[in-house]
Amino acid sequence: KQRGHFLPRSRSTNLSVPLLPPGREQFHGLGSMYCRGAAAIILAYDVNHPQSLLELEDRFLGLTDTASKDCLFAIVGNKVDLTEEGALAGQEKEECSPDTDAGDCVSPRVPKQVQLEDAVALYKKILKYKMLDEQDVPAAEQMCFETSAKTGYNVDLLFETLFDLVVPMILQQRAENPPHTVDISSHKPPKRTRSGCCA
Ligand SMILES: Nc1nc2c(ncn2[C@@H]2O[C@H](COP(=O)(O)OP(=O)(O)OP(=O)(O)O)[C@@H](O)[C@H]2O)c(=O)[nH]1
Repeated sequence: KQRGHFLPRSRSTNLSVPLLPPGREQFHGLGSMYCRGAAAIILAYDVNHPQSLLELEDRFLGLTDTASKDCLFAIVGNKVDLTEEGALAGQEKEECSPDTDAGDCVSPRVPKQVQLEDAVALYKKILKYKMLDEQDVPAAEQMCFETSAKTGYNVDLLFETLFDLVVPMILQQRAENPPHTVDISSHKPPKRTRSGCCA
């Protein structure tokens, strides 16, 4: 199983959004292939594992070199439902107790190990790495999210934010550089001459 998660390439916009997780080493080589020409990349870490944030920088950032030059980056701290802070944000079901149905319980919550400010700091490092000016790109606070894939917390917000930013960019690029295509439906076959050669 390929552990990276990718939105399907949309036929109308030719948009793909690679979601790079702290996945297994064996799939590492595929990353740069999936990032080629990407308009937006989601770098996902686990809010309960600081190492997963560090790995985004150490192992995954280099894979984004093949992305488009004005590619957007979103940094996403997932599994927030497992944290105490997630509970304050109204996340998830009660912890397990002897009276709780097994299917209804979750692991005991723990304090969040990675803070949003750490993700903001990584976002700023990425801008430096890509030699982008902070004023030319969306603010770090807009592009760093905490989500729960399990409960859906902030997942719509993440994708809606990205699409709202990316789709106008793509439309503008198309208007500036219309694709070089040939309309074959209006093509007339060449007349045949007596000798059988084309005129
Ligand atoms: N509680 C919780 N579990 C999650 C969440 N997202 C994924 N998981 C679980 O985490 C495990 C790994 O999920 P994957 O989708 O394989 O993600 P991954 O990035 O490859 O995984 P790891 O790096 O191993 O965490 C699975 O058991 C998922 O069900 C989440 O938001 N909350």
